[in-house]
Parts: sequence; C-alpha cells; structure tokens
Amino acid sequence: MELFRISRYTGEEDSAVESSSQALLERLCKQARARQLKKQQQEELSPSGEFKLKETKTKLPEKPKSRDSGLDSENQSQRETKKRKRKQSNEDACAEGPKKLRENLQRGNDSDEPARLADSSLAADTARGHVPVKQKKRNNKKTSVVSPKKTEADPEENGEQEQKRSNFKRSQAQRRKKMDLSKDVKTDGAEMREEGSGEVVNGNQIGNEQLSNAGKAKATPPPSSLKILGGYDKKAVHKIQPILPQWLAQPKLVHKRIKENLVPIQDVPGIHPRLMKKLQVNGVESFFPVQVEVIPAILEGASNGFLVGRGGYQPSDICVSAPTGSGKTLSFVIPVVQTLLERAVCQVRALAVLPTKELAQQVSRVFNIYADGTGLKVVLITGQKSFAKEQETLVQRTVMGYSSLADIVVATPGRLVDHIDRTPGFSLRQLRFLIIDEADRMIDDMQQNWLHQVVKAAFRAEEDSASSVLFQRKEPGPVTAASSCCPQIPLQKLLFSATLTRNPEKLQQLGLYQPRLFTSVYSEKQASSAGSVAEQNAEKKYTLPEGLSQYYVPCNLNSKPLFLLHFMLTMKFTHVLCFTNSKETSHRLFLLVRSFGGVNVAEFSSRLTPSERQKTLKVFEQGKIQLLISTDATARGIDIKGVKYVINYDAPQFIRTYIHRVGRTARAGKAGLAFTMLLKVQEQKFLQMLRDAGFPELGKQLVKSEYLKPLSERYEEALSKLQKTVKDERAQKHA
Ligand SMILES: Nc1ncnc2c1ncn2[C@@H]1O[C@H](COP(=O)(O)OP(=O)(O)OP(=O)(O)O)[C@@H](O)[C@H]1O
Repeated sequence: MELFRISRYTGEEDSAVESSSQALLERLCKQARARQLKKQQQEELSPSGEFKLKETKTKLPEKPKSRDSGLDSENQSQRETKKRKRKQSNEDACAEGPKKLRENLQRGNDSDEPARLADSSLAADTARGHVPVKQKKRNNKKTSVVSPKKTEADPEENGEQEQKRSNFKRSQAQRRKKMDLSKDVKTDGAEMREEGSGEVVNGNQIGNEQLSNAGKAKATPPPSSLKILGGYDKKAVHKIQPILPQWLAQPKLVHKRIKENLVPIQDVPGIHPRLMKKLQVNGVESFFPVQVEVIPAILEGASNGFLVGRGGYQPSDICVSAPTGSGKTLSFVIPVVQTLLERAVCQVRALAVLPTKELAQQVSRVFNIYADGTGLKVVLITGQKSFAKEQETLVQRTVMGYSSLADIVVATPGRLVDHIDRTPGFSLRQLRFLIIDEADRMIDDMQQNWLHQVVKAAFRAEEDSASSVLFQRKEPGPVTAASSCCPQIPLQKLLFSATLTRNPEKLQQLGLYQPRLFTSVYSEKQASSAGSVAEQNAEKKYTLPEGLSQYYVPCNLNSKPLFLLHFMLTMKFTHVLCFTNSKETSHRLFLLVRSFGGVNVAEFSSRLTPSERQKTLKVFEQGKIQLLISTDATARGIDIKGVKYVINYDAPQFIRTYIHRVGRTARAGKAGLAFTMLLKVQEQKFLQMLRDAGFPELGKQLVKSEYLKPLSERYEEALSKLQKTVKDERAQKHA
C-alpha cells in the first residue's frame, strides 16, 4: 500500500500523499543507515578474513568463494573497497533525498526487492539504490515503456509476476540441487574427506569447489527486471524405440533346422511335373524349409499367369533371410522357370543381379539346369566375354526390328547398366521378375545406381506411339479403381541373403511393393510356433547353419603361419578354405606354405584371371587342392561342395563377413568346422561382436607350443625362401 502511494505520487500533486511519502522515505533512510551501521560493526568485530567469508556466505551464498588465504586477503581488500564505495553511493542516494529514491523506487525497487535479490551482487547493488550503468540504461528503457499507472494498478500482473518469481525460485533450487549432486559425483572421495576434516582442504578440492561455485554463480538468477533468455532446465531425452513396419516386425518364420524339416517335393503343392522330374534327376528328393515356404509364395503371385498378378493385383515383393547353404538359389530358380514355362515370345522376363562374376556364373548354371529343354534361354552378362559378344547373345536384328534372345538374364550390376545404355534392342519392358541375390551387399553397393536404371528401363514408354497409352506400363502405386481397370505385367522384386538388413531406411531404397519377409532369424522359443506369424526376436540378428561348430584360436602374430601348418600337417585337415583380409597376405601365405612343402596349396584372389579362378575352384572342389587360401572373393554365396574347414587366418572385421565366410562349410544341412585365429588384442572385440549378433560363445582351441617346435626349423627356411621370392617378384614387376 505504501509503495502504491509513493508511485501514485509521481502522477498526482497531492500534498497529503506527499507528506506521508516523505515520512516513509525518512523511515527507509533510517533503516538503511541502521543496517549499514550494523554491518560496519560486524566488520570491525571480525578479526580475520575467515569471519568475513562466512558473512559473505550467509549474505551472498551464490558468490564464488576462495579458501586460499593469499587470494582471500587480496579479495578481501577489494571487497572492502567495493563496500566502501557502495556505502558512499548509498549515503549519496539518501542525501539526494526523496526525489532520487522515488526514481529508484519507480524503477521497481520495492521494499521486498532487497531481500529477494540478496542472492547476487548485482541484486545487492540494486537493493542499495546503486544500479550499474548498463542495468540503469535497461531499467530506464523499461520504465519508459511501462507506464507507472499500469505498474501500480495491475494486481493480476503483480500476482502473475509473483507466480513467475516463485516458479523461477523453485527451478533455481532444483538446478542448484542437481549441481550439488554432480559435484558430489565428481569429487566423491575427496568430498568425504573435506566433510570429515572441516577446514583442511587440498588444492584439488579447491579447484572443484571453485568450479562448483562458479556453476552456482552462473545459476544465480538475474534481477526480475531483466528479461531471462535461455536458462531452461535440461529435459531428459527419451530414447526413441524404432518401430518396424509390420512386414518386418511380423515375418513368416522359416525353420532353421534343415534335416528335421525336409518336405518331399511331391508334398509341396503347385510344382510343375516337368520340374519335379528335373529336380529328381538332379538328386533333389525333398525341399529344404526355405524352399517349402518361398516357392509356393512366388508361384501364388503368378497363379493367373505371368502377364497379370493374382486377381489383377500387383503381387507382393518377397524378401528372404535364411542361413548360408540353406538352398535359397533353388527357392527362386524353380518358381521363376515354372512361371515362364508358358511364355510364347522370347523377351527378357527375369533378371537376376549378383555382386560378383563367380556368383553370377553359379546362379546361371542352376538356371540352365532347370530351364534346359523348356525353350527358355538363359544369358549371362558379367564382362567375361567382350561387350560385342554379349550383345550378340542378348539381341538380334531382324527385318521386323530387334528381337530378344534371352528370357532370363543373369548379370553383374556394372555390365548390366552398360547394356541398358548401349545395346540397341535390349529391352526390360516385359520384365516380370527382378531377383537381387546377396541383397544386403547389393544395397550397400549401388554401382552406377543400377537399380534405378533397371526400374527406369522396365517402365520406359514404348518408342512407337502406335501402342495405346492405356497399355503402357506404369510403376506400381496405390491401388485405385483406375489403376486396377487396366492390368499390366507386374514387376516383382525377389530379395535373398543370409544377412538381409532389417533397416527400413536401407530397404526403402529398393522401392518394395507391399513386401513379405521370410526369415530364419528367431529365438528357440519361437521355433515351436514357426510357420505361423510370430513376433520378431529383436536381439537375434542373424542365424548360422545348424551343423556349424565354431572355435577361436588364441595366437600371436609370429606364430600364425605355424598354427596353420600345424592344422594342415599335424592334424591332417583337408578341404580347407582359409581366409585372409587382403590379396597380398593371401599371396605371401600361399608362397610360404608352398615353400614349407607337404601341403597341396592354392590361392584365390583378384591376382588371378577369371578363367584361372574358375579352374582353381573346380580343382579345389574335386579335392585335388588341400588348402585354398583366399580373399573375401569366395566369402559370399560361392557354393563349393565338400568344404570341411574354414580357417579365418585374419579375423573378419564385420559380423556379416564372418557369417558368409564360415558359411562356406556346413552347407545343405551338413556338418562343418570354423576356426578363427585371434591375436590377444583382437579377442575381446571379436567375441563381443559375436555376442552382439546373438551367437553362442565360441569354443577355445589352444595349440601347445610343443606341437609347433618340430615345425619351426623348416619354417625358418621357408621364411628365408619367401623373402627371396618376394624380392624376385618385386624386381619382375618393376622390370
Ligand atoms: N532341396 C535340396 N536338396 C538337396 N540339396 C539341395 C537342395 N536345395 C539346395 N541344395 C544344395 O544346397 C547347397 C546350398 O544351396 P544354395 O547355394 O542355394 O544355398 P544358399 O542359401 O544360396 O547359400 P548362400 O547364402 O551361401 O548363398 C547347394 O549345393 C545346393 O545344390
């Protein structure tokens, strides 16, 4: 009320009000003087700086303090000078009389304000009527905008301000608590000592305390007349759980155990008798679990013929994630060949894209086996032949124009794009199936944006405008009455891999249409309900073949070749596929083992020509090569019959590389062994990588040094031979 009256005085020349204001001002001045006197007495009473510190602590708890006595006395003298100045300015303010005080009061320094702002030195200055220049300017600006009448007569606003102040105080207290907590955590042991010993504090603690006090000083609220920018409390960031699309979250489960879940080929509905015969001729009496699920699913989409989807709808795209050696190749070869059996005109209807020449060759071989005698033509384009020769196998020129010579094309991405761009008459407009094998690798390596090129070529408009726009092929979109009234040849994508990504963002690049996922990745609990739609096990990412036994071999860098020789010569391993991380290591290891003697060894890497590589694989499959030392060129997809052991001479860096490497053994439900040589520094990281993928702990295979001793003398000789050979090779290269 008193304040109310004082503020009103500025607007009204009322003598009664003036006299009462005068009285109030005098009372305030008296109070201020009494307070100063009391303070002065206290200062005089305090014999050391320590007492003053305590006083400062009680009055200005947020101000940074130092316990260093040297610093303290210096600070103390500075503080005293400041105080003297403040006293002086206070006295000046009082001496200047009611006018100046009135001005100050109008700026918002009400009688409550000093107590509220006692937290900061700025506030203390304000309370004593001493306003720093900058703040003065700001306050002046503020008072010029806000009329005094509004300030005094708006109780709602005052209430709101009060509310804001109390909220601010609460958040401030919370922040202080947090800072104290973090201080506790940071200093923990040191803080305990400090508590116990009272005044004895070491340098470290001082540092911490100063930091903490600095934090407190930062957290000190500015006077309420200032606008507060920022200063928000830190909000806890909630971890966002990814939500998978339904097709990824609820896939169709496929049994992982092959032997226990074989289904006779006659029991799988819809297989053409002609293909059934071919399967039997090729020794396939039963289908593997992945084939049991996937073959009918693909055939279902073509049940109305290949020219139109079932019921006129576009069939779903299909993604298959099943372990290495589980028979994924046949699960697309059989339904594709069967669907195209009824085709009348030769056009490119199926296109299989694979990452390497060897893999493309392997898949084209399987297509050839089942297309043989059906009139379907399979063409391989990988760059092994000249471009012109490949063109001749793809298209021929007739009087009527170009005609296709291929029904099924198996290609590597680079060469495929070259033909799309540069082979006249090579058309994908009738493409019904696009098969992407080793799909995760193909997504990672989108050479020349090949998928975009293929899709563009498949939906390219006819050059001769004679054909009606109605019959032009369009990319699938939402199903509408308009879209379903003019059916067209659907393009169905079929994706296969043992390590298919579940990353929806990556899969999105493929532009899948209402996809369905078939997977063998599930926990044992879910196995009982396999075959039904069950929830995905989030922890397990990949599956390994059931017949695979895995071990790791702790070793050191120098003894690694000796370990390999021990496996080959002492333990008499045969049909061994050994992986290194580079073609240089492969080559040197090959030279070393060859120099050592006693092992039939070969190498496989990009050092060899494609035909040399093909020959090497054939000889290895025949069992004439005991040990094949290879780069990751044979790690993926290559189906070499009879591999008994896989040895990771160099530890693989990625889980997917490990899965594909060890997957060269234990194929088609057979047993196999995998050994990974690990240096001490690699052990923890590697084993953790397997744990993260949800695999069981690997067995440890120790090799005693006494087993290596008999080999060491010959090994030294082999090493010096290797040195000479490497020198000769270098000289040859530079010549
Ligand atoms: N139903 C079957 N009966 C007998 N053998 C089969 C059957 N299906 C596939 N195989 C054989 O199993 C082996 C592995 O098949 P395939 O190469 O298709 O495996 P994959 O799943 O593609 O493996 P990867 O992921 O390593 O490429 C091949 O030798 C193949 O001939």
